[in-house]
Amino acid sequence: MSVNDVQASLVALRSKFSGRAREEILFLSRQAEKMSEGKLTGAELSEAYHVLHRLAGSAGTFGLPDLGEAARVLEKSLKPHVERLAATGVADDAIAPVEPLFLRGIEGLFGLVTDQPASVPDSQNKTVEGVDDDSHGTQVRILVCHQSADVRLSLVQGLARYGFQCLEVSLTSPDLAGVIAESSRVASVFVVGEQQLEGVASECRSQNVGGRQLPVLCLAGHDSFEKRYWAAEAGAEGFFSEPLDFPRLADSIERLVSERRYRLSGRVLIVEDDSDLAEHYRLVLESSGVEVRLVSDTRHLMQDLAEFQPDIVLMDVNLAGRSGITLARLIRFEPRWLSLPIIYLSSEDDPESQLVAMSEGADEFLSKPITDDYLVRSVLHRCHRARQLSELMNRDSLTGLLKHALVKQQVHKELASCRRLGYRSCVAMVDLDHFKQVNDTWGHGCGDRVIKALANLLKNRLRETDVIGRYGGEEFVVVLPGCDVGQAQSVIEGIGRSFSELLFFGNDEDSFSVTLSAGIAALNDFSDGDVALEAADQALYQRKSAGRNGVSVYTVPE
Ligand SMILES: Nc1nc2c(ncn2[C@@H]2O[C@H](COP(=O)(O)OP(=O)(O)OP(=O)(O)O)[C@@H](O)[C@H]2O)c(=O)[nH]1
Repeated sequence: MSVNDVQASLVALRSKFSGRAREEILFLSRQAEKMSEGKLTGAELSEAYHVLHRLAGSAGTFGLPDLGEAARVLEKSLKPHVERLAATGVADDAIAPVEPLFLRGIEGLFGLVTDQPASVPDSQNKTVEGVDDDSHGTQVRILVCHQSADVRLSLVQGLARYGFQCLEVSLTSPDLAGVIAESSRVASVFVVGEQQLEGVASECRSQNVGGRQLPVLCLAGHDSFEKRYWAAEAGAEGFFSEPLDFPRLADSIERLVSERRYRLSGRVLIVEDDSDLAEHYRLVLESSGVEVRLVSDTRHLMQDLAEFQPDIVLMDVNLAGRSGITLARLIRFEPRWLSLPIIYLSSEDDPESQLVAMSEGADEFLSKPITDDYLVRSVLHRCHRARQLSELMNRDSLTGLLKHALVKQQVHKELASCRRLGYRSCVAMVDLDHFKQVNDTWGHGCGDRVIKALANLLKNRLRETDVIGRYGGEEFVVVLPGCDVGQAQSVIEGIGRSFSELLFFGNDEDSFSVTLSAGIAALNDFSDGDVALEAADQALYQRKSAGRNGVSVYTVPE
């Protein structure tokens, strides 16, 4: 949806809300009249209270904050009576007039439903634009800016081995600002010489919108504390000197890109019975790059959770006929959702009541009405935190790849899916050659850098739909959906070739390279994921015995 379409939809929702608010106030004024005549029943009083509660929570979001405030004051004046009625349980009898000024207050609400402006004001509309960052499968763009043509060439060639797409830019390009603006929409990182650092960093800073500033890595002629301090002060997010350590540079790029991706994206499940309000939240969040699913029927909540796998849930506390608090407790029945952050959306502003509600299974409270800007920022922040935590649990800390148990699960899942749907998929077991020698010769820290380099290469060269996991120390598993063994073999062989061309620095002077071996099995040949993994492992073993540095395919015995 284009920015203009989103804007038009938000304006349409606002004007729809104004119409609805007028109808609701008309309803309230009839109830208030009945009350002053002593004809209002307890059930009707409760209904009026809920209508006021809804108005108080939503009017601000639709650009009518005064209406929201006034409704909140009236809602609070009814609250003790509604609570007393709930305790005594008398719903059908007429109740005594509760507030002499109530009728006048309700009538005052009419004047607060002003005609809606033709566009959403800037302060409401200040959202962060979406970023199509995705380092795994989508190419990461490196903007190379350096005074030396030789260094530029070596950067472009060295980084291309990792699958990074390089674009040479010059500080004097008239379109530098345009390149930066355009690159903010894809996963991009600047690698610049020290002479270009200040100019590029300041241009990136001036174009920073909502935390989208492009990261800049500095490539200096030599290394010293003073030089590093100067680079940090100028705004660099990483420092490298010549001779360039490509594996370390690639690792920094990968880290920066994935951090940015987590910061600027998220998946939110919204449970809100006011469909206009839910639609408003959806439009605002989606236009900021957040994926949203609205739960239209709470009976399907668990199915929605399983299908959508959100980072967080935004849950209205008072839903028609159901309680958000009870739903939060119900979600926690399933152990897999115990750590899922649930955030209540409510017009409840009493901290004591908020605390009571939170003790029932949710993590936080967002008080309605919420401005668009606040909604986007708080949702992105919470999604980022949730992803960080889930990364810690599911991902290997050295490489950021899936841990052993999770990658095994993915093998089982893919096997079931390709057998059911009749397409071909493969699993590959990839292992570094003579890695013990690397550790013994260059030290464990250097060995770790080699492991990370292979992880980064796999992330950049494989498709987004491929699954990559660290299976053991220097052993990786890759699942390649939709690939036959021939295609899988040529992909892994290509990665093996690129990997063998990487130069690692054991110390300042000496460099070395490492090769890899791999075994591939066609998942469709097996009915069990573990057996498929064993077959890939056997093929790997064959490759090791046949001299390493290559890929073998498992052949099913006749
Ligand atoms: N640096 C580092 N080394 C690790 C890590 N995990 C395992 N290793 C080392 O990886 C080495 C694996 O050695 P071996 O299983 O003998 O295999 P290899 O030397 O690669 O020999 P081949 O596989 O037969 O080519 C051992 O020295 C482990 O200590 C890690 O996280 N970091």
